[in-house]
Amino acid sequence: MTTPPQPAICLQYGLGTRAAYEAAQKSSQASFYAPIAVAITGVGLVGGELINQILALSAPSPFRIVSLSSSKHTLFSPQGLSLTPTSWKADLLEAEPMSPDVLQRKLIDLVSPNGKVVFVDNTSSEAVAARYPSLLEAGVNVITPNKKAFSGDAGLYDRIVAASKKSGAKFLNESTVGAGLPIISTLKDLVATGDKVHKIEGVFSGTMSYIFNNFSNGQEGGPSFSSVVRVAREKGYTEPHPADDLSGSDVARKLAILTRTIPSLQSTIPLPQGFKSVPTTTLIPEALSSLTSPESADEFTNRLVEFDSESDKLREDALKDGAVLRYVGVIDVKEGIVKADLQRYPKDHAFATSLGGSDNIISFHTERYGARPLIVQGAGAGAAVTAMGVLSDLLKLV
Ligand SMILES: NC(=O)C1=CN([C@@H]2O[C@H](COP(=O)(O)OP(=O)(O)OC[C@H]3O[C@@H](n4cnc5c(N)ncnc54)[C@H](OP(=O)(O)O)[C@@H]3O)[C@@H](O)[C@H]2O)C=CC1
Ligand SMILES: N[C@@H](CC=O)C(=O)O
Ligand code: NA
Repeated sequence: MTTPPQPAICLQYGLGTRAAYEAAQKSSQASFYAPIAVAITGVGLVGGELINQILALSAPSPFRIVSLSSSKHTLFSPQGLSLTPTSWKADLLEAEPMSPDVLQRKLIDLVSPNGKVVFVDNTSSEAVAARYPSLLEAGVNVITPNKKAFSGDAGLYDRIVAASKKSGAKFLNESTVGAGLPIISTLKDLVATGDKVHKIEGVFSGTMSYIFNNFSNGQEGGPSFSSVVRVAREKGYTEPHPADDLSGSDVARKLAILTRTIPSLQSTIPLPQGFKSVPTTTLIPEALSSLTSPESADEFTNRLVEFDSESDKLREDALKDGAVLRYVGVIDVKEGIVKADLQRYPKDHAFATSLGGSDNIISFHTERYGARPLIVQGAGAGAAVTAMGVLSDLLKLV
């Protein structure tokens, strides 16, 4: 019996993981490398873009897409679906429903010593997130931009970590913070190499960044708050319900995720209830605070116009002090503080001058990056960059 190639055999090519995979595919041992089975749940903005990015990878693809699921339909084929960028939507619409339990069992059946399986969750659903521990425990890797599982109660998060440790299946969530920007991987690398994090701070929301870069740009007047929220939503920056952005919850979730990514940070700043433990400033007018159901997203967005005069006053007051408004997040490890807040910055501050579009900017102040922080900046929302972060996580499994 021939022994399947071990990772060291790939390394001897002196190539990156994808190149090593391709080399092994071409070698006589290719049969041991079944393309990774990818199950995609959630085919909205990010999910749809991810499918197209996977289909655009050059051959031989390290992946075969075995399932596509919306909330109503599922396509499944253990050998890999035959998909094209122009036809998959119609194919999915014609597919029969499949219960998530049945899909989960089918995916678990595909796990084998030479066959990796990965569940990609592109929804913002808590119910889908609640499946991660059982998937991981059965050896199915989980990759997701969905923040729910990592930023809620400690219980689910602890079960995810325990299940992953037990089976060795990985969970990767780069796109949950800063979309495709290397934020989680940077933090992990800093800590894994022995650096000590003192403070992480910055603009963590693409939506809030877009809103305030345009609404509060240091000039007199400007567009109304409600109009810039509407455009942010049209551009695909907001959560499915924009209230999740304007409440500050999305930023609080990202702060919880970063804090939990590093066990030593968790011990300094415990967040037992996840993002709900993070002191957070909401921008939602009291009168709209009940419009939180998925069906009320349009009404919520439409009614923001009723409160534009209050936002105008905030902008004017800041401008009188020579300042702009920016929504920021801070994890101050030394002080034991974590918070999400709307703050004023002088018009010549980097947050006022260097941000555009949906840019995130995140500074890591560490022992090694002491005098000058390590800064990551770039688009922090939008389908293309978010799907890219998910795909880069997928490539880490190859
Ligand atoms: N957009 C962005 O810039 C970023 C998004 N993210 C995260 O990515 C995720 C997706 O965001 P986005 O694509 O913008 O949102 P969308 O609303 O466009 O897509 C979400 C999709 O999930 C589907 N869905 C919901 N529940 C289920 C379910 N139980 N099973 C299968 N499908 C389901 C919905 O479709 P239907 O109900 O019709 O089936 C919908 O199409 C979210 O978690 C978001 O926080 C992260 C970083 C950036
Ligand atoms: N709504 C979020 C999307 C990415 O996480 C944001 O605006 O940052
Ligand atoms: Na990221």
